[in-house]
Amino acid sequence: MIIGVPKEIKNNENRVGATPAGVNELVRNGHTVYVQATAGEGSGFADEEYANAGATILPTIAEVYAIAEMIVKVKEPIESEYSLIKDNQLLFTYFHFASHEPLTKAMIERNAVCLAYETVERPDRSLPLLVPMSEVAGRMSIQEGAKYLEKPLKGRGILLGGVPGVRPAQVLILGGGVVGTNAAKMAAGMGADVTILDTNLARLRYLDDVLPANVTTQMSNGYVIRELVKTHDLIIGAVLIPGAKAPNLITRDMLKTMKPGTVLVDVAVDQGGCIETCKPTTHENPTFIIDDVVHYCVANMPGAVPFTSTQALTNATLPYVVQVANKGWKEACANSEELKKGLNVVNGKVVYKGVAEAFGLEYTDVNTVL
Ligand SMILES: NC(=O)C1=CN([C@@H]2O[C@H](COP(=O)(O)OP(=O)(O)OC[C@H]3O[C@@H](n4cnc5c(N)ncnc54)[C@H](O)[C@@H]3O)[C@@H](O)[C@H]2O)C=CC1
Ligand SMILES: CC(=O)C(=O)O
Ligand SMILES: [Mg+2]
Repeated sequence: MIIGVPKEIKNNENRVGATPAGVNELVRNGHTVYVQATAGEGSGFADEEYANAGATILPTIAEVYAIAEMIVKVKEPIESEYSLIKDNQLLFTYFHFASHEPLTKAMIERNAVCLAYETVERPDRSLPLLVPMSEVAGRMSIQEGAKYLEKPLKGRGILLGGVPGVRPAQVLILGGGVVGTNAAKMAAGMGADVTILDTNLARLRYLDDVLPANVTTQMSNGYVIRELVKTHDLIIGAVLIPGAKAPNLITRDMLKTMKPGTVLVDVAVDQGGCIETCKPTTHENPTFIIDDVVHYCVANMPGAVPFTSTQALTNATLPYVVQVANKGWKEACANSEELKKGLNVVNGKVVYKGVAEAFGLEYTDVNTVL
């Protein structure tokens, strides 16, 4: 198969869809790989390393899209890329369709085949291609939250871990999945007083077993959230309903009940966010303030730590990319329930229920396109 790796063009997105090691693995499987010049620069990989691994370097993004049967990247295509997508071209990347109607419509119109990292799903319901970036974003959410709690950045001016004689900050985490657990570990390690909520009691039991004593677990419901937001300094949004728009757990009216300088980090913003007032922001301009509450809603958090994220991402994606390249998307998806769940939009049809429901579009059973 002919595979193309373009340079990411989303704001401050420094990751890249494949490392030189990943390219080499594809080449050793008999595939041809084209990498856009400087695509790996932000992640610490020079063009020369890709060339030594067996890739051909192309100067422009248009040339990469024009030649490739499969595009392997990180983030969803942005508007300037839409017209580069060819009829029937396979795109393997994060899409987060349910939060982005124009993207969904554009991919339908381009007749693309969209295999979404975030909905590839194992039989145990885990999301193997989301996990590594959720680990990064979960850990980062506390680093960013601690920073924006500083007074010059409009936060409350509270130190996460406190000091002897002064109480630490209170951290509230909505959702105890991968993002939430990694956030809890970091916040607890820094000495904060942490509360983590989930609707899954079995998950809360597990978290209670593995997390340290400065983390309290609590069942998630509207009543509890409304009370807890009044006292917590840093609130992390980390819920997920796979493939669907995130539920609004913190509503606009609750902001007035929070302490001035409270920081909200809505990691779930890529699925539409779980805080009503959250709108996607960029690394260039990551925060905005409503009712004295700082909102951090960067939709590609791991893009800021590309040395870590690119390697973590391709550690997880490469085996799937190789499968798809070796068999072609139809056979690979027909033979793998995991990969089949990754199909969202195929040749003009929406084949993922959560996406069709989000926009009232017609849903087509994925098996009919295989
Ligand atoms: N902004 C960014 O850069 C990034 C965003 N993400 C996003 O973070 C979100 C979370 O991802 P993961 O932790 O991997 O998902 P996950 O599936 O591991 O965890 C989600 C958790 O939310 C819980 N949940 C669902 N409804 C809830 C409710 N009403 N109250 C409390 N908990 C509830 C679930 O039971 C589950 O434990 C996703 O939207 C993901 O796309 C992930 C990586 C980077
Ligand atoms: C998961 C995701 O959206 C990201 O890593 O950017
Ligand atoms: Mg607490």
